[in-house]
Amino acid sequence: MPLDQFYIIESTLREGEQFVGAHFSTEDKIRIARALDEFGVEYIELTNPSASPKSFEDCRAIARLGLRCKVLTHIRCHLEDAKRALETGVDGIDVVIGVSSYLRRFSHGMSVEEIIDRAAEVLTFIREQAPHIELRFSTEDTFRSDPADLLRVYLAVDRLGVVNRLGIADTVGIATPSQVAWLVGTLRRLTRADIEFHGHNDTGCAIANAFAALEAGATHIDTTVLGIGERNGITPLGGFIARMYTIHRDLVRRKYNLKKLRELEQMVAEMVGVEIPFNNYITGLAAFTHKAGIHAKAILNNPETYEALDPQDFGMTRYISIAHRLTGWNAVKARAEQLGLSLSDEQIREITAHIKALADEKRITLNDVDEMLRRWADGHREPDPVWEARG
Ligand SMILES: CC(=O)SCCNC(=O)CCNC(=O)[C@H](O)C(C)(C)COP(=O)(O)OP(=O)(O)OC[C@H]1O[C@@H](n2cnc3c(N)ncnc32)[C@H](O)[C@@H]1OP(=O)(O)O
Ligand SMILES: O=C(O)CCC(=O)C(=O)O
Ligand SMILES: [Zn+2]
Repeated sequence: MPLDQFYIIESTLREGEQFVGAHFSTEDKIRIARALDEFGVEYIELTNPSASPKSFEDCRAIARLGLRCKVLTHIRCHLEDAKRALETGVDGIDVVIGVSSYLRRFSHGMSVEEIIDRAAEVLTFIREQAPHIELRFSTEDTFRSDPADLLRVYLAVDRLGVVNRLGIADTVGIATPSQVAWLVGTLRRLTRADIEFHGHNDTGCAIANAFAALEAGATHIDTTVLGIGERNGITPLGGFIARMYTIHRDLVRRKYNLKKLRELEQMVAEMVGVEIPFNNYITGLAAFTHKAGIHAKAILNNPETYEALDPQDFGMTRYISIAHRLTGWNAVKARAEQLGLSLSDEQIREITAHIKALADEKRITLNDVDEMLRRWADGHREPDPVWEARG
C-alpha cells in the first residue's frame, strides 16, 4: 500500500467540542475553521446542528465561509437530524449509529434489523434530497461490536449505493493496530466505499491505529488539534502529521502548511484552557532538544542522526542543552565557537570536566557555562574539578 492517498477529516469543531474544556464561541469556531483551512486539511467536521440553535447557526455560517476544505457535519442516524443538517448547506454529512450490544441496549435501543432499516431510511433520504453531498455512514463502538452484526450492517448500507464512505470508530480506545487492519482489510474486500477511521486514545494507540488503518486501505483519518475530544481524545493532528511526514515527507510538505501547526495548536490550547504538553509531537518544548553528549556530537555533525523530523519544516528550532553532567566536549566546543572564543581542544576537554563536576554539585545554567568559557578564554583557570580533586 503506497499510503500516498489520504485525507484528514479535522474534527476539532465536532469531536473537539466534546472536550471538557471546550466552549467555542461563534468567533472561535470561525477562527479555528479558517486556521484549519489555511493549514490545508481536506475536511472539517462540525457538531450536529440539532445540538442547539447556536450549533445550527454556526454550522450554516461556516458552510458559507467559502473555505477550500469541505465542510461536513455529524449527525445521529435520525431523520430530523438529517433534515436540519441539509438546511445548513454543508458539503457532506457524517451519519453514525452504534451496533455494539452496549449501544443497542443502553443508548438507542435498536436491534440490528432496526439499525439497518433506519440507516436505509436516513441515508436514502439524504441522497434523494442532496444528490451531490458527500455522505458517510459509520458505526459507533465498532471494535466492541459482533463482527457478524457489523458486516450485516455495512454490507446492507453499501448495497444501497448511496454512501461515499464507511466509517469505523474505536469509540472507547481499545482497538489494536492489527484489529484495525483486519477490519479495514475486510471492508475493503467486501465493499466499494472509501473508508474512514476514528480512533480514541484511551490506551495510547490512536496514531498507530490510524496508521494501521491507512496501511490496510483506509482513505480518511479523523483528527483534532492536540487530540482534544471526549475523555482524553482522539488522534492528534500534529502527531498524525509527524507519523505521515516520516513516510511521505515531500507529499506532507506539499499538502499541508506545516509552519502553521504551532500557532494553530497555541490558539486552540488557549481557547480550551490547556497548556501544550512538553512532549507534544513537533511543537512540544522538548521535541527538538538534545541533551546527552553522544547525541549532541552527532547532531552537530548531521542533525538527521537523531532527528526524524526537520524542525525547520515546522518553523521550529533545534536546541542543544549543554549545562549538565551528561554533556560532552564536542558540544562545549561548539558553544565556545558560537561565542567566538578561542580555546584549544585540550582546554575544552578540561572545561567539560569542570562543567560535569559543577553540575554534580548543583543545577547549572547555560549562563554558568558561558561564564566559565569566557573566564578560560581570558586566561583564568578553574580550581581542579571536585571529582578530580577527590581523585
Ligand atoms: C461517540 C460520539 O461522540 S457520537 C456524537 C456525540 N455528539 C453529540 O451527542 C452531539 C451533542 N448532543 C446533543 O446535543 C444531544 O444529545 C442531542 C441533541 C443529539 C439529542 O438530545 P436529546 O434529544 O435531549 O437526547 P439525549 O441526548 O438525552 O439522548 C440521546 C437520544 O438519541 C438517541 N440516539 C443515540 N445515538 C443515536 C444514533 N446514533 N442514532 C439515532 N439515535 C440515537 C438515544 O436513543 C436518545 O434518544 P431518546 O430521546 O429517545 O432517549
Ligand atoms: O462518527 C464516527 O465515526 C465517530 C463518532 C465518535 O466520535 C466515536 O465513536 O467516538
Ligand atoms: Zn469520538
